[in-house]
Order: sequence, then structure tokens, then C-alpha cells
Amino acid sequence: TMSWGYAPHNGPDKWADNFPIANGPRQSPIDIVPGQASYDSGLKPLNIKYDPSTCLDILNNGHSFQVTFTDDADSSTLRDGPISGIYRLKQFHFHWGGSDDKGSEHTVAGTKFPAELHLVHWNTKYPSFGEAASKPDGLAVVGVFLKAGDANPNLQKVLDRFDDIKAKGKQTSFTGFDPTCLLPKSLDYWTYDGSLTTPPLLESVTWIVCKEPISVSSEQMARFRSLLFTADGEAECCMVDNYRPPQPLKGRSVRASFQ
Ligand SMILES: Oc1ccc(S)c(O)c1
Ligand SMILES: [Zn+2]
Repeated sequence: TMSWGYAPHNGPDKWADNFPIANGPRQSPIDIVPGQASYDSGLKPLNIKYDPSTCLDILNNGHSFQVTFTDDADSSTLRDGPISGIYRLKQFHFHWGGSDDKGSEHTVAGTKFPAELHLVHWNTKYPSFGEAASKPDGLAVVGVFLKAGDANPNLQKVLDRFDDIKAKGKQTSFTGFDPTCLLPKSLDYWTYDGSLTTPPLLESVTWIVCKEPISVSSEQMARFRSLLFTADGEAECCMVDNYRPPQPLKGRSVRASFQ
């Protein structure tokens, strides 16, 4: 059977064929309109504590590349912000474009960024990521925009491993990395109830989108685009434009942690 992707024949406009939730009431991403977000003084600052020793490996899964963490203890966690309880970091990955004028999933008053980082956490009130992913309060994803500018030395540590994961299915060890270094100075954020932005598009995500972007150089963006959607031995297809466009808000409110 044809699996989902980002091409005309299997991309975002086709996902509803196999994943009808694609037209559900709390789909992601969305266009964030700052003037329409409501400041909520009850929102707490994000409490993020990551342990670099939980960083395990980096892999090309055919849709993006992902850095995976061991999540059998409360070592790398997200607390407070808009959530209750303790959420454990499972993985981070990115979405990006074929050129610097597109690539992010969330947009800000229609503005697209060249890429977007997703740090995926699951609620420890559930026994595992897989269990949590099917619950309305199961996941919390911190989104960070990448803005074209100075080269990002912290990001470069990840990009330097791309030679080992160029093709779909390739994986290599990646340890001792602390993703805190990929967060912006300010942790002001917008938050709303949404979903995974890739199939199965589960409506289980509390989205926490940082207002401040981090920097990425155009040369570093070119490096993202050197990865392949395709496996060794298949006709090569560059991994670009692996982003879902904004989805209908359907009455949801977007709250801001800042005035
Ligand atoms: O576990 C996840 C997979 C994909 C995406 S886009 C997420 O936000 C979480
Ligand atoms: Zn994502």
C-alpha cells in the first residue's frame, strides 16, 4: 500500500483518505495571529530540564530526521507552562522547505519561516508514549521557528551527523546532546490544543509555540535539504517541503503567555 508523504500523490491534501481525522476539530498546524491571541496571566513559565545523557541516536525516518531520547525515567522533562504534571522528552525533529521562503508548519500572521523544530514530550500519567499519543492530554510539543540569519553553532552539531543518515532508514548513535541549546533566549509562547502534524494526526497535542525564533544560516538550510526521502537503492528524492500547511482553527482559542 502507498504510504503517506509530501508529494502530490500522497501529500497533505490526500491524508484524509486514510486518516479521516485530518478534517477533525483540533488539527495542526495553524496560523497564529498575535492580535487575536489572548494573554492569560494564569499561564506559568515553561519549566524545561533536559539531561544530555538521555540522548540516544539520530535517524532518517523517511519523513524527517529525528533525535531520540531514552524516556524510562523523569530525566528530560517539561513541566508547568500550560500543562499539568510531568511530560518526558521522547524525540525532536524538524520540518523545512525547499527554499528559505517556506518550511515552517505554524505561521505567524501568514509569515512562513524556513524551518520549525518540534520537541515532543508525553504525559507520564500514561504508561508510555504510544499510550499517551491517543489521549487528549497525552502529548506536549514545543515548537521553535528557525529564522534565516547567522549560522547556529548548536544546530551544526546535529547537521554534522547527516552524512550517516542521508537515506531513509539510516540511523547512527548521537549522545551527550542537550537540546536546551536549541531553545531561544525568551521562552514566551503561544499555546493551543492541536494534533500531530503528520499521520496518524492524533488530536493529543498541547502545542507550545515559542514567539522568539532561533537562527539558521542559508548554508545550514541547504544541509537540511541534502537529506533524502528515499532509501538506498531507490531513485533519490531530496527531503524538502516536509511541512503540513495551516489547518482551520474551528473555534479554538490561542493563548499567549506574554503581553
Ligand atoms: O510524535 C510526533 C510525531 C510527529 C509530530 S509532527 C509530532 O508533533 C509528534
Ligand atoms: Zn513535527
